Amino acid sequence: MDLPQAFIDKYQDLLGSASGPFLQALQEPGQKGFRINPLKAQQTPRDLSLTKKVPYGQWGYFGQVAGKGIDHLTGLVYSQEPSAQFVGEVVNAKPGEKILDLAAAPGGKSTHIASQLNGQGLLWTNEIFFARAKILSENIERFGVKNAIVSSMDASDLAKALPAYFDKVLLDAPCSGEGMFRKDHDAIQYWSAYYPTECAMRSHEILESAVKLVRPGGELIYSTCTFAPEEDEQTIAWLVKHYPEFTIEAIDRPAGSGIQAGRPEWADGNPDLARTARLWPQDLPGEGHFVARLKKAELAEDERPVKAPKAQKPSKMSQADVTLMEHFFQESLPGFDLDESRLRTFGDRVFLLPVDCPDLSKTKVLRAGLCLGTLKKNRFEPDHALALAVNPSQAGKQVYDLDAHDDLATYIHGDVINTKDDLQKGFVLMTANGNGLGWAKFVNGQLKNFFPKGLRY
Ligand SMILES: C[S@@+](CC[C@H](N)C(=O)[O-])C[C@H]1O[C@@H](n2cnc3c(N)ncnc32)[C@H](O)[C@@H]1O
Repeated sequence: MDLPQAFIDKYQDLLGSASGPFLQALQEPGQKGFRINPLKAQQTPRDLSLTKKVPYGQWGYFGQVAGKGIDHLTGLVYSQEPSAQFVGEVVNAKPGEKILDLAAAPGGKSTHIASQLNGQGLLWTNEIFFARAKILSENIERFGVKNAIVSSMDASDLAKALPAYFDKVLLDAPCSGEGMFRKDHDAIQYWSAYYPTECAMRSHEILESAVKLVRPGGELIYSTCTFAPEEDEQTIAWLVKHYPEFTIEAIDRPAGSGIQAGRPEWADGNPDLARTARLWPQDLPGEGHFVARLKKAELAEDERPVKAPKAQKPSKMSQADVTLMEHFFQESLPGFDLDESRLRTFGDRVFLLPVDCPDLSKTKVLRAGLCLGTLKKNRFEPDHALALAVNPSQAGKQVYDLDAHDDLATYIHGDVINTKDDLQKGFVLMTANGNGLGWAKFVNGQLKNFFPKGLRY
């Protein structure tokens, strides 16, 4: 790999004798990783081995996920290089918290946060570019997340809609991507000596909104996949100077993980910058990241408490539509707890809103909780998202084990399956490796295929 001379000079200057191993590491192949999804009923992958664990976090392993493999299609794994997995560990979401992932596509950190929340609380995951937000939404769907709102908004609009709303806000900033050089050689083409400064200015702009979104006493987590001090320590130095209500908190760096402290001398010398974390590719098996954790001061007693935002109202659905849905759930998902007070329609699609769903009227949302399905004329058709979010035990007898019947390839291809199984007329949950993969409709000895056309092969 040909690194720009200005890049080499810069890091020789910053790192001195340590620059040799750093520049050498960038020439070596990186290690792939993935995380297991604890939201799934069955958590042993079919094709991936769980022998080599990433040294931090509960769910991370080394190995390469096959994009069309069953572990990926059922949402049992999320491909994420090891150093990126540390960011979620620093977020450390607790079930019940309200978390915002501000720059979230394609969803590596968001799916990690969803694992930590374990269905309780709210994950608001946002991506400014709509095309990328759609990919984020698909990944949230495959992961089987029920309590996420996916939006595509500018950070300043989000700050107007939900001021001081979140317990924790993650900004995994769009950056100069020096930590991507090994994985993505195009990242080198974008790079110039001035590029980190440009990216830092964009980070400052997004942070001006991010600080408003954190509740008093809440946390802001800032991360990049670049080594550039302009975007890392210097940006955090800028932040605490302009927003003194934020203090830099220590990050626990597990012994033996190879994670290093941030470098105060590369910014304004503020010793608290040593509380940030740097992941260097010469010190650990990963591409490289920077992470900082900041706490916003609590409000003083005489300060006015922030007004609680309005809650999202459910939709008033017609009795006929509710009956259609109830019929589907009784027949095909009898074990699913359908809380009718949280149903919200968007056109003909019905969503089960997260328990803590704020008013969505000033937001641009692609997914509001779990998409249950679509109301068609005189019938309810379950959504693919529902198949990925349920535990197969909730489907009672309306389950078809594709492995046991040796029908997996037929189903993924989109073909009809003939069966003599004792199934009731109606929708059947199709499972692979113990987890939901999609729907089929059983009529006259045939399972009609509802696997999404875009996923078939
Ligand atoms: C480092 S990536 C996020 C990766 C993601 N957190 C993950 O783990 O999969 C940064 C994201 O910021 C988005 N972005 C670019 N410009 C932005 C802006 N001005 N405001 C907010 N997000 C922006 C990019 O499109 C990109 O998806």
